Amino acid sequence: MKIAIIGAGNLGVSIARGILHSGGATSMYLTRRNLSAIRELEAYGNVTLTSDNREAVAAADILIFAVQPGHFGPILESIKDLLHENHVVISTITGFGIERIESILGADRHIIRAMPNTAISVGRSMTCLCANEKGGKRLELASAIFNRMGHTMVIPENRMQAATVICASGIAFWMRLIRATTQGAIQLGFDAREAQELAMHTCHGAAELLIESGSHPEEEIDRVTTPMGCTIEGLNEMEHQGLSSSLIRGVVASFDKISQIRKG
Ligand SMILES: NC(=O)C1=CN([C@@H]2O[C@H](COP(=O)(O)OP(=O)(O)OC[C@H]3O[C@@H](n4cnc5c(N)ncnc54)[C@H](OP(=O)(O)O)[C@@H]3O)[C@@H](O)[C@H]2O)C=CC1
Ligand SMILES: O=C(O)[C@@H]1CCC=N1
Repeated sequence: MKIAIIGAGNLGVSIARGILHSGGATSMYLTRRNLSAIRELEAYGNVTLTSDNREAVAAADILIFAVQPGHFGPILESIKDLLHENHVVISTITGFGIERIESILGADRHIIRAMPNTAISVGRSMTCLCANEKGGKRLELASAIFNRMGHTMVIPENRMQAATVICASGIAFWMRLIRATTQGAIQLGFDAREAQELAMHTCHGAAELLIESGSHPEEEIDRVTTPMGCTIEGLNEMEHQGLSSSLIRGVVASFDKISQIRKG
C-alpha cells in the first residue's frame, strides 16, 4: 500500500508513526514545507519526505490530508489534476465537509473523512469514518487501515462534528482529567512520577473494564462505592462542584466552535 500524508504536523506525524509501527504501508510519502521538523522519520527506510505535494500524490494511492482547514482547499486545487480512479482521498480536516471537497475534486472521486486522535501513534485511536457515495466502496479499505491503529466506527457525515469533539478533542479532555488526578495524588503524598503512573493506569483500567465487560459506567461505580464510604464521598463532592456538568458544557462549547470554523 502506497500512502501519502499531506501535512505532516501533529496529527500527520502521529498517523505516520501509527502506520509505520503497524507495518501498514509498503511506502510512505510525508509532506510539509518545513521538512527539518520531521527529518528523524527518514530513519524508516520506506519513508520519503518532500515539500512537493504533487510528487507525493503522484507516487501514492491512499492520500491522507492533515493540514489546517484554511490550507486544505488550495492544496486540493493544486493536486486535483493528478487524481485518478485508484486514488482514495482521506481527509482528517475539521469542519470541511464532503460536499465542499466534492465541489473541488468532483463527486466522481473516492472521498473519505476520517476523524482519528493522536493516540493513533501508539495504535490506540478511536477513529470515526464516513464517505461520499463513490468512497463508500473504499470504506472497508479505510477501516482496515485505521483498525490496525485502534478502533473504528463508520458514522453518517452529520455526526462527524460531534465525533471530532468526543474522539479527536476528547483525548485532550481525558489528559486533563489524568493531570488533575495526578495533582491530587501529589497533594496526598506521592511524588510526581508515581502520581502520574497511578492516574494513567487507573484510567486505562477503567476504560478496559468497560470495553471488556460491556457494563454501563454506573454499574461499575456501584461496585466501588461502599455505603458511607470514601468513594461516594469523593464522587458527590465532585458533582457538587459540577464535574459532569462542566464536562458536558465543555463538549458542547467545543462542538459550537467547530460550527464557527466551518463558516470561517
Ligand atoms: N491535532 C489533532 O489531534 C487533530 C487534528 N485534526 C485536524 O487535522 C488537521 C491538522 O491538525 P494538526 O496536525 O494539529 O495541525 P498542524 O499545524 O500540527 O499540522 C499541519 C501541517 O500542515 C503543514 N502544511 C501547511 N501547509 C502545507 C502545504 N501547503 N503542503 C503540505 N503541508 C503543509 C504544516 O507544516 P509546514 O508549515 O512545515 O508546511 C503543518 O505541519 C487539522 O485540519 C485539524 O483540524 C483532526 C483530528 C485530530
Ligand atoms: O483543536 C482542533 O481544532 C483540532 C480538531 C480536533 C483536534 N484538534
